[in-house]
Amino acid sequence: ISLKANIGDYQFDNVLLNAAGIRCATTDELDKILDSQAGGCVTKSATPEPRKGNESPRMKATALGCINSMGLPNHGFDYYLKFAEANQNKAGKQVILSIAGLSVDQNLEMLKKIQASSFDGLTELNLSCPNIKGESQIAYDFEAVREILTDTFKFFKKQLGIKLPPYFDMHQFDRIAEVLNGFPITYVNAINSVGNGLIVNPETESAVIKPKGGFGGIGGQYIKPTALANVRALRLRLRPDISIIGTGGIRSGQDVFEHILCGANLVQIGTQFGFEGTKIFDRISRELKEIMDKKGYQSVADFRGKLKTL
Ligand SMILES: C=Cc1c(C(=O)O)[nH]c(=O)[nH]c1=O
Repeated sequence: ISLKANIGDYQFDNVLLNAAGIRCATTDELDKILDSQAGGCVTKSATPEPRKGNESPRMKATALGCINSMGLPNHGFDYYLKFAEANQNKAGKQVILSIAGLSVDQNLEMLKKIQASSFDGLTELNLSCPNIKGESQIAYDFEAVREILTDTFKFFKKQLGIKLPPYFDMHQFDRIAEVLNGFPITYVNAINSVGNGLIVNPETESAVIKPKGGFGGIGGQYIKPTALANVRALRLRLRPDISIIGTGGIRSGQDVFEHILCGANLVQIGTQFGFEGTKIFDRISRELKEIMDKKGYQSVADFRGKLKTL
């Protein structure tokens, strides 16, 4: 039974990856992921300069997942580009370089540096960070997405993925797919955390994180139905050559199976990876293989996108 998959010309020995932002901000953390059963690693989304991020407490775990308003703490773009250049072309293990500029110019500046660099792997353009004070998630402004991709593909010739926020309306699925189908993107990653949720502690009668009055991105079990719907809706609308990474609510082999059934080529694990560390990749690989064995599937291609309807 094989858990191998590919995105464009990039081979992954395993469909499982970490999600950007979780235990992936330092080279030590990234090396640990590459040394695990994961099919590769994604770097913490980078800004041009290092950032401290929002004030703590800025992340809180709950029984069903987590809330975060990290505020893009990271070591700066050059740190992650250096790591990506040094760790690319490991057979079957891909480094995905994630960027999240605070403005169009910052994104274009980083993409220009990637284009000029020796990094020839996948870049993930994060248009969905919900936690920058005063900023909204770019990908909720469809014309802004069209503009940034028009500017990008005037010079960017390498392979680009787009990290999307969750959408909640059929016309939004239609609109974002119509925009993305106009560009030579390699994949979309659906979804980022569900933005601006609020977790309350009834004992202390207080929010549980400090930034933005307690509003933050929600991850974990709370968001799997929304993640699956976004993977499915985009699969049904995007050009067949655009791959999909499914992210959101993955805790088990069954959750991975569901994401792939909805159309995911690869999956990323955030919240639960944060709780369990890299041993999660062994556990979930085992669970997924058990499910595939029981159902008589040899490879993930046997059931990818084959969700039935009633
Ligand atoms: C890139 C910033 C993000 C952050 C963050 O650094 O606050 N949290 C998320 O849940 N998603 C993001 O995309």
